[in-house]
Amino acid sequence: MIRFQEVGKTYPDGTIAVENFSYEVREGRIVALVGASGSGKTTLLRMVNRMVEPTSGSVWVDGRNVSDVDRVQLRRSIGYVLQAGGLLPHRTIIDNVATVPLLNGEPKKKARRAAEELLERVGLEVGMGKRYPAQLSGGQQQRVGVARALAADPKVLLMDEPFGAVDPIVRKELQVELRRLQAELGKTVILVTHDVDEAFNVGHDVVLLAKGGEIVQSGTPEEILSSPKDQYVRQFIGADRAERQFTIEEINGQRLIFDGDGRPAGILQQ
Ligand SMILES: Nc1ncnc2c1ncn2[C@@H]1O[C@H](COP(=O)(O)OP(=O)(O)OP(=O)(O)O)[C@@H](O)[C@H]1O
Repeated sequence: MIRFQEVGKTYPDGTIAVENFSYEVREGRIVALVGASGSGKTTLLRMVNRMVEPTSGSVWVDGRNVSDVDRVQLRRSIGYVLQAGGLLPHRTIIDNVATVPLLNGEPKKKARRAAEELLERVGLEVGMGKRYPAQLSGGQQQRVGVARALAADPKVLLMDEPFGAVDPIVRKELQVELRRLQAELGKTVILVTHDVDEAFNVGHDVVLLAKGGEIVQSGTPEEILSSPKDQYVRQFIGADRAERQFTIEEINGQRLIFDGDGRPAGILQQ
């Protein structure tokens, strides 16, 4: 449903951010792009909604080359979640969530009612809608960011380090909630992260990138964890650390991860 076809991006100053990247994101999946800083993750993500134009190749969403779609229309039809929520500070939470539907011409009352429902969906109380972003915790702001991205009911959600600014416990909670929400709503999600644990926790598929957007390995978390392709991947995913010598077993219909000492280390969500 989202297809990167031999895309490349060389920025005007000559920096080659992405050289020749091809990948297909299947509908209704969460794909995590993970890699070191500067490997081209954000550049790739932004090519989907034309915040970055490729200098070679093409990106296709639902069978349409995005370069043929009006930029404003495209951006409003694709949800985008940024680190720290990217909320408008002088607007209330409810108005932040309702921004795109209002821009799309929805009547104010209807847009606000839909925004309230979305707040509940992402686990916030409706009463919070009256507050301003600065009156919310980092984790709450992130939830609002997700609600806002969902407001126009997009089929595709792009998330750039969405949980980068929150503490590890809240981060874990938000990761679990994202999986729940995605299962409920069936969106196709591309998530950019430099945190390999996050990629494995959240992604149905994981794409491990090196400089220039080179795909080092891609596959399900199980595939990568159980057979890292080479020493680089082993190092990147920490497979040499005892706690990362994972095995995966299915117990009572759930896939559990066990670490090198045989302790359960987590659950892979369906
Ligand atoms: N507007 C720009 N002009 C010039 N070079 C850029 C621009 N944006 C990004 N780059 C360069 O392109 C390369 C890839 O950047 P990108 O932001 O896509 O990587 P990333 O993997 O998302 O990195 P990070 O994890 O640090 O956000 C980097 O070397 C970066 O410095």
